[in-house]
Amino acid sequence: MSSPLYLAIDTPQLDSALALAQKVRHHVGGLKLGLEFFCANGHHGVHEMAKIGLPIFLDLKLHDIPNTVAKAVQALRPLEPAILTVHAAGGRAMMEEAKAVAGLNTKVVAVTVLTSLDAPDLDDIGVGGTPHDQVVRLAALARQSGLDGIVCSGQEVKAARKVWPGGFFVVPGVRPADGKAGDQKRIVTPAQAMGDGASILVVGRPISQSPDPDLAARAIEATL
Ligand SMILES: O=c1ccn([C@@H]2O[C@H](COP(=O)(O)O)[C@@H](O)[C@H]2O)c(=O)[nH]1
Repeated sequence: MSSPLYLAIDTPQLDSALALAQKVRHHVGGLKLGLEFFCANGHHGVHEMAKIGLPIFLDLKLHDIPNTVAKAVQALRPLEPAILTVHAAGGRAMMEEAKAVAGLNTKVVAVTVLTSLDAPDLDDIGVGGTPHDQVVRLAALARQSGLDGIVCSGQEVKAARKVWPGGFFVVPGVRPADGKAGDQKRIVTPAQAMGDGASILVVGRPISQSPDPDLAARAIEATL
């Protein structure tokens, strides 16, 4: 069975991204490419990373009017990503249209509440209630919109899985027990996230900034 651990590759440099992926490829289940990588390297960069032979997760967090997002998803179709993200806050029609035009082998998942936000941050942007309540609300909306799953923190994944038992749950904001949170505010350990129902874990800096990324990936895997 493939590892649930996906490595977040957050660099605009293709050569560094390839070198990092080569180091850890035997101990991760997939590669997550974000906006920074995609803006710098586009389709060519994704093709190069795909040559490593691991599933590609395109984390572009699309969020716009339905027509614009649908056209963007169509433009990404030739890349055949295993997973693609949109923002649940884009609403039902946007999510429905994104799913309708995505390739059959692409899971479209909705970002609910970024793991870098806490309750006061939600209050600042006019969202009342807790991250937990907002995640559960948006999980239900993503499900009704026909998506495959959501992105949420490990602090909410148990509750989200309860309302969507068959959903695909992507959990970033994961830190080993002694890991630095950095800009992440809702963190849990890899073992807790998996125990509470995550389908896959997204880990970036605890691996990419380690002096030995492969060792760091293996150490995380060993805790699962
Ligand atoms: O809510 C979210 C959604 C996406 N991310 C992405 O995951 C990684 C996490 O990187 P770390 O270095 O392990 O913090 C990063 O690419 C984010 O864009 C997230 O953190 N939270």
